[in-house]
Amino acid sequence: MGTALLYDEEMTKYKLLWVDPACKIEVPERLIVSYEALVRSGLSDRCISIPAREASDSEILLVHSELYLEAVKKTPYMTLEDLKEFTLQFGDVYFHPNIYHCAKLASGSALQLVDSVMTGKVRNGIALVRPPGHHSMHGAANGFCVFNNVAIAARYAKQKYGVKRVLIVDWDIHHGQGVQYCFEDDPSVLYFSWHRYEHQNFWPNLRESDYDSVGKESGAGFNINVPWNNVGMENSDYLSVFCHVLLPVAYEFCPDLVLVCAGFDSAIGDPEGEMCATPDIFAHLTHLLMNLAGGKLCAVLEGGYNLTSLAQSVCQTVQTLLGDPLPQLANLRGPCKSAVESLQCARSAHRRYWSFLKHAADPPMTDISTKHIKSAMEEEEKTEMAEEERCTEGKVWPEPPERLCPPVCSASVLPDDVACPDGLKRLSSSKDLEPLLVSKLKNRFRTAAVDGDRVTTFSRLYTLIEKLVANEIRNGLVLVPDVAAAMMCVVQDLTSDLVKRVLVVCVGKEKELDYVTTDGKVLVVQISSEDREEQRSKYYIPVCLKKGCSDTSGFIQAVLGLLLPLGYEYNPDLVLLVRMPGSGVVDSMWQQLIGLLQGFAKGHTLVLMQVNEKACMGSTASALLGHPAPPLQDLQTPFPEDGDALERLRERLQADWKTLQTTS
Ligand SMILES: COCC(O)(O)CCCCCNCCCN
Ligand SMILES: [Zn+2]
Repeated sequence: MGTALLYDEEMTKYKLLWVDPACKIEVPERLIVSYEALVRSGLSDRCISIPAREASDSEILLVHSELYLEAVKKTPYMTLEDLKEFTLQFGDVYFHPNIYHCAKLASGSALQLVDSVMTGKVRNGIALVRPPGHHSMHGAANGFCVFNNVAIAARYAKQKYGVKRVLIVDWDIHHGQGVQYCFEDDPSVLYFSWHRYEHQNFWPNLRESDYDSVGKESGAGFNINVPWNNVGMENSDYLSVFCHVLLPVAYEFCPDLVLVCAGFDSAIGDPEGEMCATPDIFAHLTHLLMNLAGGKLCAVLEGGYNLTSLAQSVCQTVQTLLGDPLPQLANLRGPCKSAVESLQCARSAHRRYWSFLKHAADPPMTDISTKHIKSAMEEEEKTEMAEEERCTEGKVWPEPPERLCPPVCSASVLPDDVACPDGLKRLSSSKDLEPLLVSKLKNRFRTAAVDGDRVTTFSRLYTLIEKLVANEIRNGLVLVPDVAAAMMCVVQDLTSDLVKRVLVVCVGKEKELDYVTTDGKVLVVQISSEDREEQRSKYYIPVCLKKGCSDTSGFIQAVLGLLLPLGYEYNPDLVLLVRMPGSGVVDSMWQQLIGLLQGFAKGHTLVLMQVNEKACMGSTASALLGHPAPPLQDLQTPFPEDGDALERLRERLQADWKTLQTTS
């Protein structure tokens, strides 16, 4: 299924008609440059174009009051003076004779997107709209917003499609207080927002934007705020919050639909955000949400004021929605101190509500929420600082790397008598192995003559790896007689001169896996029921699950809170996913793992399975081909000893691996 794109140039036909420094950044060009970038890059042609429509009164009244709607209805007939007068009652927003029309189109576009996804016409999609929505409230416009597009879409999805649980992820750099107010007592809508806060010194300067606003009454636990108390946050900070706060809760919440308040003022160069995360981060943020809700994801544009980073970020988001390979994120260096404080506070505020956060640490000693009483002097100094010093237009960043789709998505190397799963391209050709390599294999297998078909298998395997590295193939599935031996061979012989860093994810207990590396060329993360305390080193990380890999709750917790951060920091060029026989891993969990691992190494994942497990080939192939993994249904509370062990493991490893840091 495809990706929907909603855009209507009518929504560019309103602008600020008077002088207002607070509003001058919200210009029609924001939408124009975003759409034009999609056209120029050829991405718009690959999307399914869905027409915008006006939201009806009853749809708008899902969130807003009649009084407010009736008032806004009058604005098209107002004189300039009346519009100015009308605007004064709201904050940081402006009206225009055509803005009511555009606001209905913006909300209607979000609803069209929900229809397209919920009816299965498309898998996911994005609506490029203005005016944005997440600040507008029941009876008021605010922060450039007139109707709360995403809040209306959430209520609409529940009413029309009986959606039980909606996850709203707000990566805009401002707090969508309008969304928070709408759903704070509603356990069926989980609202997550990070936002520039600076201890309440940044707009909209609300006490309730802090991490301790967790929701009210039955909605307690379903509102997650992560305040950024410093500017300059980078890719590592964003990924840490996703891995250690949002994703564990999102997987436990198990939404039927994901809505994204896709504001790109959280990107580098934006005058509002003043952050340093690069546009390609949105490729990964989107990817990390795409295996939730069976892939049903609707992104709706919110903010974004640097026309260059906005356009690039929109393209990165759309390219991921289309299923293209992800860019490798360069030099991640772990979250900064302030980010760790914020994520620690958010985790501790929510540990009583989410079993996946149960073992989160106490809040940091310096309770950051009381720091907002900053010395007035300090505040004045900052504002006095010359505008150009603070403004981020001077920022430069590299063009996001090209994300080329290999001609072949998924290849397979199988014994001749095993049928190739649909969609996979069987690799049978292979040039003879270099004599050197054959001799390596011989002494590896310590058999006089490495029997014929083993050499054939390994020569095909070697060819497959060469093609992965050459980006001729994205990923591959290999069935071998002995998966442990094959793993050793791949790691020690077949990749040494082809790949710089191999991430080995070993699922299930191993037989003779006594392979520990120290040079960093290989990072082994092993998830099994075996407790290999003694073996642990920086590059060999055994994760022990008391009940083994069949315990999906423990498994996903280890993947989100340990494997993903490690993988991002290690930044491999190849991922080797080894399924040990008898691992007991549940099929949906196996597919989720394959889906999530595609975020690394441009999607170059090599799956090694034992011939006698060929029954799992179908679901493995489906995941390798990029089909969304099935949701992990009714996750139990992870076993306390596992949750505890994971926290201890993270604490022990965080000296070597910064992205594992969850406490300051
Ligand atoms: C949902 O709208 C997108 C948005 O969150 O970006 C709106 C931000 C309003 C920011 C208003 N303060 C401007 C003060 C001057 N620097
Ligand atoms: Zn914003």
